[in-house]
Amino acid sequence: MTRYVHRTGEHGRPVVLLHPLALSGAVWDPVAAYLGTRQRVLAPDARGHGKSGWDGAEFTVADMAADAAAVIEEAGDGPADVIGLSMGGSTALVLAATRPELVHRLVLADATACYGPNRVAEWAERAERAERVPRAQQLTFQRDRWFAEEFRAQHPEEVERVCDIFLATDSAAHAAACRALGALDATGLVPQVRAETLILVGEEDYATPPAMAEALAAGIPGSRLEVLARTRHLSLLERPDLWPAVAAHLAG
Ligand SMILES: O=C(O)CC1=CCC(=O)O1
Repeated sequence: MTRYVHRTGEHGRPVVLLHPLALSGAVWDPVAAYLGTRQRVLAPDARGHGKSGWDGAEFTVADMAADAAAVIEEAGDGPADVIGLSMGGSTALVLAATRPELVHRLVLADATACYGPNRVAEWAERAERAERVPRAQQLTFQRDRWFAEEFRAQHPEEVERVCDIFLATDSAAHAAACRALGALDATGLVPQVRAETLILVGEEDYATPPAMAEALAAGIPGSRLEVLARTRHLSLLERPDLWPAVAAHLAG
């Protein structure tokens, strides 16, 4: 299977950026442009997403974590910093817990170890809709989950950029990723994370609400949690003012 990695920057410790459901590594472009002045940024497309290949077989979050581990190993520079947003955050969590030697500093944004007791049925329904409903008709649902109302009004060009990535995503891969999230229960892995971890969550995030971030913070030794006012689900895109603090966490 081919793996596509968006690359920015040439110097410094690698930082791997793991993207949310039904998007691609391209969603990180503004963040990569910022971090790329300091570090070598690697933003892989998950299986079947963006320009990465996929054999059509079911996959798990652990498989995506193994793919991210391969990106770090191929970079050949020792442990990398890892930033995961939403699905990418769940993937980063599993990676950090199971391959601690590969992860230097960790940022988990709008992420969870487990989507709760009804997760299998809920995500099976999301998977079914991902494949059945034309992508353009899924946009309002996704856009409102991703971005706070104020951000949507003030930054329509950024909202459109992310929506375009969603529209281009393969529906079968989107559905398979939904089932992977439904199957995820990494609760038992949380205390195994050893990397210094910054946890971010939007106060208005109803896809992975603050209680999920609080559970991560309670379980990851020494982690730091920030709950972000007037922010919804794609916090690291909604809040460029956070990027210096993220860079400082990675540099610390
Ligand atoms: O529910 C959504 O669409 C938001 C989301 C959940 C996992 C992810 O990556 O995005």
